Amino acid sequence: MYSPDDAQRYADHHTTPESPLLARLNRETHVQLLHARMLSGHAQGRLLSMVSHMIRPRRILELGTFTGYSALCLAEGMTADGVLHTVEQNPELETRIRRYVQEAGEEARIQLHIGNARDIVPTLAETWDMVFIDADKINNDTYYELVLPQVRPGGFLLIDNVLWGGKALDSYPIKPSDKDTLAVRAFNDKVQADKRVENVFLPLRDGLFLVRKI
Ligand SMILES: C[S@@+](CC[C@H](N)C(=O)[O-])C[C@H]1O[C@@H](n2cnc3c(N)ncnc32)[C@H](O)[C@@H]1O
Repeated sequence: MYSPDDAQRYADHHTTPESPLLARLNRETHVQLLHARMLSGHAQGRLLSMVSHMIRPRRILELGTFTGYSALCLAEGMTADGVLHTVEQNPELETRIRRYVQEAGEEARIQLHIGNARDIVPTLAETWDMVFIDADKINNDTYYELVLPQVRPGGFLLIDNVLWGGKALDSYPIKPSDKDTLAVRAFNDKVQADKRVENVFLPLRDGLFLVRKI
């Protein structure tokens, strides 16, 4: 009997494999870190790379670097003179991120900022072609409103984990105290009603919002 898991496995087997470097970072993250499933992983990583190749951005902003996997994927599609700014609040991740960015030969094009996205973003005087929001989900709306004015008309935002393990669906029973899920639901509904953007909700992995600023 056909199942969504079978479909995902089939899709993975028909998606270009990760580079050896990304495969090593993926493995190392899973072996050495807690919450390794936060890492985008093979299929989503290839999608981020593919979308970036389609857009050919010169300026990318990422909120939530973790071990740097998605930053390396997004950087693949940037123009040669492109720069990706990525913000991570956990200083314990810095050494590993910088090591992999260096191994990828991307030190000149990937700029890591250690700190809270809310503090860092206003200091970056850039116009973004592409933004990947993948930090603390309860603050999706804060980051969205913070960055949207800095996104060029026709630019793109991608927001991760918008299915939130299925809890985003109104039919999923949650506790009234589950503030994260309530925030994810409210944010998703807001984007759907937002006349400033067009959006497509992809049920890939944990859900990925593709948003284009009009
Ligand atoms: C889901 S993980 C990011 C995964 C990564 N983008 C990837 O796909 O491999 C979320 C990361 O956001 C970081 N984070 C959470 N709140 C943050 C904030 N306010 N500012 C910056 N980073 C934050 C966390 O420390 C964590 O490393």
